[in-house]
Amino acid sequence: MVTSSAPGKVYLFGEHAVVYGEPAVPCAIERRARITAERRGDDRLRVNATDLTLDGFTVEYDGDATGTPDVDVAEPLLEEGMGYVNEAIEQARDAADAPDAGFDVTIESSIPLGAGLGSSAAVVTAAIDAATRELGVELDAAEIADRAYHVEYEVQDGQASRADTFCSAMGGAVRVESDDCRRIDDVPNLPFVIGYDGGSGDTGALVAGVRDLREEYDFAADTVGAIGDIVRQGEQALEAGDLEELGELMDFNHGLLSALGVSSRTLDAMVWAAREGDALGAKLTGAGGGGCIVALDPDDGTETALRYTQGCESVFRAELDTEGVRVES
Ligand SMILES: Nc1ncnc2c1ncn2[C@@H]1O[C@H](COP(=O)(O)OP(=O)(O)OP(=O)(O)O)[C@@H](O)[C@H]1O
Ligand SMILES: C[C@@](O)(CCO)CC(=O)[O-]
Ligand SMILES: [Mg+2]
Repeated sequence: MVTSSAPGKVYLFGEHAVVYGEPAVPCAIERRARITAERRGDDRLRVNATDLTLDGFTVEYDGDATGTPDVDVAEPLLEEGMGYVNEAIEQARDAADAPDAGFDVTIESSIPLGAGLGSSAAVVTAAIDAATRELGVELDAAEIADRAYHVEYEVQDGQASRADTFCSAMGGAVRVESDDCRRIDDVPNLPFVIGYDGGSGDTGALVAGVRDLREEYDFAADTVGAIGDIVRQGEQALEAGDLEELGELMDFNHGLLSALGVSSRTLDAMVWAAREGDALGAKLTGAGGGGCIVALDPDDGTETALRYTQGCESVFRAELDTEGVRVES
């Protein structure tokens, strides 16, 4: 039996645009998904994911090696919920050359689902690590990142960047531009405050919405390009440790994401509350549609403002997590 964990993330800049080859800077945060994988005597996969509810079901998933579900839940719903874990286990079987390996998998996570904090990437990354180790194979973080990317790519219908999965596998602040993925060293202390509206967005649908806009209007394509410019400027501000400029660029980045249609009423309300609470800057994080915003604020103002904001369900600070995927003792 092996337990591995991997962190979630916030985007300082660049989500969505990164899907079209612009750079992005996600940062791992100290909230993790923990996956325990135990080899079974047969080729079946049983997943116990108590955080995941589908229309009121708590999912206990029973599938054989080909992933055929054996529970009384409509298959599309189950696919949606279990696709990431299923594909991650497929990657582990492939890496260990053990196509018939069965597992009991347990998922525990402190990352809200579908809320822009990279829960899918953390679950996939930790699952690949735990299941391969259980099969006696140790992959390096770069290979786990690569395999996890292919899982997100498959499950999100061919629309995914390497950003979330690379960040979760490596930890720290990273820079991803197409296939070029690297860690950023010597980042200043980033005082992240997160506001969560309790909701979620559909990553696949939101990415598809931006793709359609980009194809329809040149100015939407230009907006995606402008997000890339913000990221390049933001990298210089990060290197200089200039938190004021980082904040200003985050505000700008939120405006452009909003123009691309991926914000929401509560995300906008939380962003404005953070600004009124004297945050250095604030933006939605991840796919959007609902879920979380991230603000930069070394003082209490943003937390206080968000606590009084209608639609904001919880507020918490997040520290940069310099560790990526790891085996738990
Ligand atoms: N604790 C968990 N247990 C089981 N599955 C999980 C868990 N957390 C996440 N998942 C899987 O990840 C999916 C959510 O991924 P999605 O990409 O939509 O959101 P996210 O990764 O949290 O946000 P974003 O991609 O915007 O950062 C869930 O529907 C589920 O399939
Ligand atoms: C919206 C997106 O850019 C980030 C989701 O966390 C999608 C992706 O990069 O795969
Ligand atoms: Mg995701």
